Amino acid sequence: MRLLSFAVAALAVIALVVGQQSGSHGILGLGAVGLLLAFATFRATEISTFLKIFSVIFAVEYVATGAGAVLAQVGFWPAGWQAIAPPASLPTTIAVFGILVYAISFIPAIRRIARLASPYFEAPEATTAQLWPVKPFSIGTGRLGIALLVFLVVLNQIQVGISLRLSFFNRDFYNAIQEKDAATFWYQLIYVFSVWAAIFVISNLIEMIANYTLLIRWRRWMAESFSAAWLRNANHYRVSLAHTADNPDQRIAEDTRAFVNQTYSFALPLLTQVSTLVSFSIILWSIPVASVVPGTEISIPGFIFWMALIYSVAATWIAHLIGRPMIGLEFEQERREANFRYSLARLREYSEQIALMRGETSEQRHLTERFGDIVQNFYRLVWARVRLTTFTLSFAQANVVVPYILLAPHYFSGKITLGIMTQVASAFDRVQTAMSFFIDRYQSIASYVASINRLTTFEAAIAQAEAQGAGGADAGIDIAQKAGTDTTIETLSLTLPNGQPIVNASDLTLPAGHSTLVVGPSGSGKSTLFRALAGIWPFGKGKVAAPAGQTMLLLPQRPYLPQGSLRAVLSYPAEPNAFSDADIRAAMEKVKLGHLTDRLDEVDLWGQRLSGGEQQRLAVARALLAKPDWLFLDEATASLDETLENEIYAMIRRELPQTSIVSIGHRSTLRALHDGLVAMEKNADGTFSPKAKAMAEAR
Ligand SMILES: Nc1ncnc2c1ncn2[C@@H]1O[C@H](COP(=O)(O)OP(=O)(O)OP(=O)(O)O)[C@@H](O)[C@H]1O
Repeated sequence: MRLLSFAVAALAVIALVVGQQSGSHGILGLGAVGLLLAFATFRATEISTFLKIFSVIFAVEYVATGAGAVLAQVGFWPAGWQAIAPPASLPTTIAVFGILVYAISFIPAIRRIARLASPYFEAPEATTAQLWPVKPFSIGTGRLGIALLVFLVVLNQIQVGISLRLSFFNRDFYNAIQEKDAATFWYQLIYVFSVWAAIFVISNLIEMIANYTLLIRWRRWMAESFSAAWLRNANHYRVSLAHTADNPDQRIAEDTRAFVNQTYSFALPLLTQVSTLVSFSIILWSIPVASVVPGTEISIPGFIFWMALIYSVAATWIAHLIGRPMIGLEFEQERREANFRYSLARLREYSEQIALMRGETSEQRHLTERFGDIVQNFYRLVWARVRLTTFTLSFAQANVVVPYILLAPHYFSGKITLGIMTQVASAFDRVQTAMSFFIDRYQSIASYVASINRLTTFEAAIAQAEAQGAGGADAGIDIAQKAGTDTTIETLSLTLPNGQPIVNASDLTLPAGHSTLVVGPSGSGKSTLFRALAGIWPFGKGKVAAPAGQTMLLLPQRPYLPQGSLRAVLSYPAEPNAFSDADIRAAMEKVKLGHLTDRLDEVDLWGQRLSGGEQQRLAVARALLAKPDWLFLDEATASLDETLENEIYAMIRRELPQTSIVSIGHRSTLRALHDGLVAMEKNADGTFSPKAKAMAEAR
């Protein structure tokens, strides 16, 4: 980057010297803007990777086209290539882009976009790329992303060049018609138009493939990195506890897609539009229609250009005023749509409970209300869209005739040809289309802003959850891995998410190799204590000494049964093939699920097929397979009858003799199945404290 900035500076200085000696204002301007670009490129080392890519592209293009322009000026440009000698305006324009990239890197909204976009282009991990006819090869993920982006930016600029070339075809073609010059007419059609049109079509197809490849790769990387961060270290649980980011599913699935697509469809077309604006403005500027200020002799250079500019700026401004309310309305629409989807998803999840309670009428009412919210905002949005469309459509119609109205006097007085008139009309149209880029995009700007907000808040929520997790910077509860085998709570005070204290514990040891039963009133914080020991509860402070290098498994009252085969459900969280068939079948027999051993490879919604008791026994089978050092059972057998519960407990002790067991349970029969007892005792301040009790005392 630094080297590149020196190259830019060197060329700028040469251009200044050449411009000075030859008296060319164009080359002088090229040098002056080049010095600014050299500074921007030098400083661009500090900007985010995403913007840096554009910075480098423009700096390289400036050096290449600028060198060409200087060579052409001093007469070193090959005589045969005069037709394609770059005019000084080209590198000057490119330099302006380069400076603009650096300048916009200070705008907070752009910073947020670039910060979200950059990590993909920095990703070091290897990926396989396929580029026909080359064999698949391995390349860094970020490098491939950069290569695709650079390719697309350059291709887009080439396409602007092609349409510029076609506009000259337009001029010559219509002139040939006007002059009834059949030879030129056919020559233009066959040798100019068809060649360039074919190149245009092919380049668009190549662009399409490269574009889709970049977008899907970028989105996959983003969705994977968001879900990895969300899942890491039980962050997803703390995010949901803290209510800092609603609908994470929408953020990972929808918002990453919207962000990637929109970032691309803003950055590249914006670049194309600006290039179009500049290149076609040059055509407008050079139109030989002198216009004088009425009543004076003063002629206005580039009259048509100024008219197009004033006309477009005014139209953009009016459209902005009319369209502005749409941003807020689009944002609101997205939120209401997400709420409706969420209600439907919950209905599906709790289908059985709702059916049993005959809750359908209430659900229907709720859904109608949610959809009513969507409709209500939708009408507002429709009116806003109608207002904006009234303006944009009328504006588009006016554009067809406005340039002709401006040029008609010059054409009829014979100052310009028909070819020039049509070329100017199309250039005028291009310039105003480029100018109204933002007018046409109000709707997408709104949803883009919404996605950026959702992704940034999601990122912040994950970072907060990560910091609060075990071992994190803001973790109040220190779970230190110590030598020894017992788990000791030195001090521990747990609170609810709103800060209300619920549990205070100190000097409590859960001895290794024993089975301990935790009892206490409903709501006294037993499950919360377990969550804290598992390192997922973030609210509170204290110190726990846990035996180093030991495994732990916690079975909740309602086990989680993932989608998939019964084998996968039993092996969870290990891989489906982690255990042998014999081991799985034996574990199933031990928990009295022998009747299911033939259905191991059957894929079903097991969470809805199996009874509550069967699901709990299945979870116990998982423990038998995983053989953890510590097994926490949070009312994990509460759905079984007492006899079966006794049998299952006896079996766990027999099968996992090395495992230390800590259970929560309400049934008095459980006491006989454990060696130790901890009771939750109520304190004067309303909190509960777990206290070790002698078993005899409790019985
Ligand atoms: N995420 C949460 N947000 C707010 N309050 C919570 C949350 N989780 C638990 N609580 C509250 O904390 C208290 C303790 O809950 P916990 O589930 O730990 O009790 P418990 O002793 O296991 O109860 P039970 O025996 O009924 O299962 C309850 O009053 C509960 O409402």
